[in-house]
Amino acid sequence: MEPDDLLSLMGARRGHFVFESGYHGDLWLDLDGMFAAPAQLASILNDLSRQIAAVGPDVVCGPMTGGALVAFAVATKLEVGFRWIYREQTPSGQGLFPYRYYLDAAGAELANQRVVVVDDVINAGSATRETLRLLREQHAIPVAVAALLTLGQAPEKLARDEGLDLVTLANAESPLWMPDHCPLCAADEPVTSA
Ligand SMILES: O=P(O)(O)OC[C@H]1O[C@H](OP(=O)(O)OP(=O)(O)O)[C@H](O)[C@@H]1O
Repeated sequence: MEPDDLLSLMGARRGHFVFESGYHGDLWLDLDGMFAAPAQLASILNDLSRQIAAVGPDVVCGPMTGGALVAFAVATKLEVGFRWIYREQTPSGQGLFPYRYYLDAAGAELANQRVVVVDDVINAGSATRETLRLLREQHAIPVAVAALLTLGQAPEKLARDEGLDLVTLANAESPLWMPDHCPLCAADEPVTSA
């Protein structure tokens, strides 16, 4: 699939954005809008499921919200187990990575199970990295990370560093800047409302 087709499905907009992670960037995706019209996702969910099937997972696990929705669809298609993770804001609620992640209380067995981490989009990789950490705590065997779309080079690096396969339908450029190094701030570009 062409990245532009996927970006269009995801309601992509360019501007000057401040993400919840604290990073700045120039690409905004309306992922909630994408999930509002599930029928248009059938074909890409089938494509992703087919590629994930090749890795042979026992369980797929995704971070709430969007990642878990895609993971659930894939698990349904492949008839494998499903887990999800959720996050809570840490007390400061500011700066980079102000979230703590938790595994759901119940679900498919994880110990010694081959698990694919599934997300809708992987950007900086924070949600994926934390999902992998929680899975390993439960003695799961992560075998791949997967997403409908990956942004920039960070997802590939994360998969390589973790020794995992990366399964994705498309990759698009989306720079992430620390606030102090944001060229759009330097150019006095006002922040675009999300
Ligand atoms: O690779 P990362 O930098 O972690 O970014 C990717 C994550 O961001 C999005 O979730 P979001 O934080 O928007 O939460 P939501 O799905 O609840 O909207 C997306 O669904 C991924 O889970």
